[in-house]
Parts: sequence; structure tokens; C-alpha cells
Amino acid sequence: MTAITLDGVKTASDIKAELRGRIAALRANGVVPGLATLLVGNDPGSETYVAGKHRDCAEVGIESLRIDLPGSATSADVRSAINDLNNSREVTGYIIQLPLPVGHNENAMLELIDPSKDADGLHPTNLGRLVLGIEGELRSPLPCTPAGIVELLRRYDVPILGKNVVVVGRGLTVGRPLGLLFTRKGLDATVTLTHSRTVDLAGEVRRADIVVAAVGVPHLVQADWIKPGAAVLDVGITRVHDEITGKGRLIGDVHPDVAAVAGHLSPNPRGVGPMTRAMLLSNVVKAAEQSLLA
Ligand SMILES: Nc1nc(=O)c2c([nH]1)NC[C@@H]1CN(c3ccc(C(=O)N[C@@H](CCC(=O)O)C(=O)O)cc3)C=[N+]21
Repeated sequence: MTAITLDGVKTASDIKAELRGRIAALRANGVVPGLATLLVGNDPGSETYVAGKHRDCAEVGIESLRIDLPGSATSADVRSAINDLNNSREVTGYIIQLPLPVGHNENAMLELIDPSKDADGLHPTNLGRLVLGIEGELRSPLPCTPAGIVELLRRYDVPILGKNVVVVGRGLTVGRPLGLLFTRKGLDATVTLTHSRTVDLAGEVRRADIVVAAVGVPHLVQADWIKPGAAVLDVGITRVHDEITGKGRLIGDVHPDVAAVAGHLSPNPRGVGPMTRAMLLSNVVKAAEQSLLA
């Protein structure tokens, strides 16, 4: 038996097709959605992700603006760029690409984002609304990777209600908000958030119907940790230099042998990454639609 592939590229492409129509409707109503990215320094991973986001925007009809600051930028420079983005009429949503170079206080910068332009859902106001979790009532943006994971499971009809979800990793962009999302009314999963101090990680994962690995430890999750038939989402990415090909290569958090045990498996790359980008577009479109109602 081999796991069904949770194809993030195909699913993201379906979502983009749906968004195209909504974007055309917004434009017909005089609202032009515009996404900006703020990148500081030249981390090679970040360069790739930011380039991907601008390509996605072009594909669906969202205007996009790229602000790149040098690695030498001061925190005052970053604050000033954030201020400009908050005040820009063309920018309806934006993200600060993380991680910022050392020396910058990420949380302090995230707090400066206008919550109504927070395309990543990482401003404390929007994270707070995720905690409040009032379904459907507050149309606040959800963090893109958690939203992408849930959307991927939904579109493959993987049951979530009442299931045991084990999340490996408690980071700001994935694990922590994902725990909040899965336990919301309407999704109703039972979540175990594990981390580097978890005593028996393998034992925790063995109880899971859904496993989300988001720590960035290559091939951490082993085949004998997986309950047969479980859904496994491989989120973590480690970039390595391949000695044989001489090129860069991505290694996920899930060992390839898991495919023989799991019921569903998201590949990495081509799994959760493209879904994250699709949810970013979706947040921009939702915020623009919101501005029409306001
Ligand atoms: N403010 C902020 N928001 C983020 O959402 C955010 C961030 N900072 N910092 C870094 C992480 C990582 N992340 C990814 C997005 C897309 C892919 C993606 O599309 N990956 C392709 C492969 C791309 C490649 O080849 O490198 C794939 O999985 O198929 C991966 C990772 C968003 N992040």
C-alpha cells in the first residue's frame, strides 16, 4: 500500500482558478487588490519564496510590489518601510518575509503592520481573533500555512472532526496557530502540540490520525512512528547542498518510507508550500472584498 499524495500544486492551482473570478469581480467594482512583500537581506530561501509570491500574483491578477532592503538595513529603516506600506493606497495587503536578519525584533515589527493589511495573519490582533475563534463572524486573515494545511485535508476529504492531530513544532507561523485552528468549533480535532522538550515524540505521533511535521529536522518522522492509514503533512524544509549534483536540494521532516504506511502524504516540495502561497492570495482577496463591504 502506498499513501495517496496530497498534491499541493494541483490543489493550489484549483484555488487560484477560483480566486481569478473573484479578483475580476473586485476589479469590476473598482477595487484593485495589491500585495507587497518586504524582504530584508538576501537569504536564498527567502528570495525564492518572495519570487514565487509575485509570480502567483501575476497569475491571478493581483498587483504586486516588491520592497527589498539590504541586509545592512536598520530597524528604523524597516519601521519606515512598514509605515509606507500601511499608508500606501495601492497596497491592500502585505507581508514581512521572515526570518528577519539577526538584530531585528520580529514580533515588534509584526505589531506595526496595519491589521487590516496583514496578509499573513500574524499581527497580534489577528492571532488574537484566531484565539477568540468566533466562526465566520470575524473575517480576519488566518496564518497561511495552517490555513493551507486544513484546506488541503478538506479538499481530499480527510476527516478532521474528533481526530487526534499531533503537530510537531510550536513555531509562530505553523505549529502554534495550527493548534488553535484545528481545535476551533467546526473543525473540532483533538490536538497535541509537541516540541523539542517533548519526552516521547515517537509515542505521541503513533497515536495520531493526522501528523503535521513542522520543525525543520530532516527526515525526523520515521515510518514506524506512523499509525497505518494516518494522514501525514510534511511542512519543514531544510536546504542542503547536494554533493553529487552540485545543486541545492530540499529535505522535508518526513522520512520517505512513511509513504508505505500513511493513508495520505503531502510531498515536500509540492505539498504544503504551494498551499501556503494560495492561502496568501486568498487572504489578499478576502481583505479586498471586506473593504467593499466596509
Ligand atoms: N512572513 C512570512 N510568511 C510566510 O508564509 C513565510 C515566511 N514569512 N517565511 C518563510 C516561510 C516558508 N514559506 C514557504 C512558502 C512557500 C513555499 C513553496 O512554495 N515551496 C515550494 C518549493 C520552492 C523551492 O523550490 O524552494 C514547494 O513546496 O513546492 C515554501 C515555503 C513561507 N513562509
